[in-house]
Amino acid sequence: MPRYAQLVMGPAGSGKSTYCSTMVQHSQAFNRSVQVVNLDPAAEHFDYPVMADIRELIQVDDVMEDDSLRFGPNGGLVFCMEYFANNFDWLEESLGHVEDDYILFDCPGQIELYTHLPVMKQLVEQLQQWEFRVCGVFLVDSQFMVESFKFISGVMAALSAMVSLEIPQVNIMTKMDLLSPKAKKEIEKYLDPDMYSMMEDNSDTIRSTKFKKLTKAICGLIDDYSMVRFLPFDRTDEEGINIVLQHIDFSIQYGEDLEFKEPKEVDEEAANINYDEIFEDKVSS
Ligand SMILES: Nc1nc2c(ncn2[C@@H]2O[C@H](COP(=O)(O)OP(=O)(O)OP(=O)(O)O)[C@@H](O)[C@H]2O)c(=O)[nH]1
Ligand SMILES: [Mg+2]
Repeated sequence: MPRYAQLVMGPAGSGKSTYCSTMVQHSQAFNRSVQVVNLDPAAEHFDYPVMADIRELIQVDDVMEDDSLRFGPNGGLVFCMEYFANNFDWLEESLGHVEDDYILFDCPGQIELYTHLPVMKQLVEQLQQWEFRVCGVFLVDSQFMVESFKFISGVMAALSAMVSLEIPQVNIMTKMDLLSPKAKKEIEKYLDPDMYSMMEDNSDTIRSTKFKKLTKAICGLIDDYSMVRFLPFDRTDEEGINIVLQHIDFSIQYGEDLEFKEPKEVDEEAANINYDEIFEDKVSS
């Protein structure tokens, strides 16, 4: 039986940890078990229960305080992730082996992890060996995407993760609830990949016509090959969260091999007594 995983990636502050806790709450409401592993060795705040925490293995602060290493925060994080890649047995032990389990991996926000460092690819290969079907979930903050040249940089980041990891990937624009109605309307065109080549940048910030041409050419290329598409994510919109989850589940075929579970047996006698009491109350009042 396969196991299922989402690798939750994206730039710093894009909403990865919030996405994980939103998904846990959403799944609980549907009686579905989703667990989270924190893979950020510098994490300080997250409000979901963790099944495993990389900080038990290694912490950025310890690496930075080490006199022989002398790393800053970014180098320290890369060191921690390489140490993690050399110690996957820690993860194996922490995950155990439960069939059908569904795990979200809350990754760190250093973009170089998804563009050229090998750690995430090694993690994916390891998870696949443990029979996980893995979907990459790449988050980008919608507030940084309202202008076309910023959008292109988000597209490129998502694309490089997609190309380097070679797994199905769902790209998400987070924090949609923070957008003004005008910005929301503006961003709608970025949610439809067929529209990329039609994009015109009206902002005054770009004066260079060459730059505008380049932006348009890249948009056209992405459009022609339908390579990158974004789904909106508003943590307050249950319907929208469900759509995102359906896309991810579909990409890893979650549910296809699930065994039918008998519904919980109802204690009929207890249920009848309750109905009788309610009925009597209604009649006497
Ligand atoms: N309004 C709103 N705020 C959000 C949303 N998602 C995240 N935030 C806020 O954005 C900030 C960063 O969110 P995190 O979930 O910590 O982002 P992250 O990607 O895990 O950050 P790093 O782990 O530091 O890379 C927090 O203050 C969140 O409350 C959202 O959908 N809506
Ligand atoms: Mg985080």
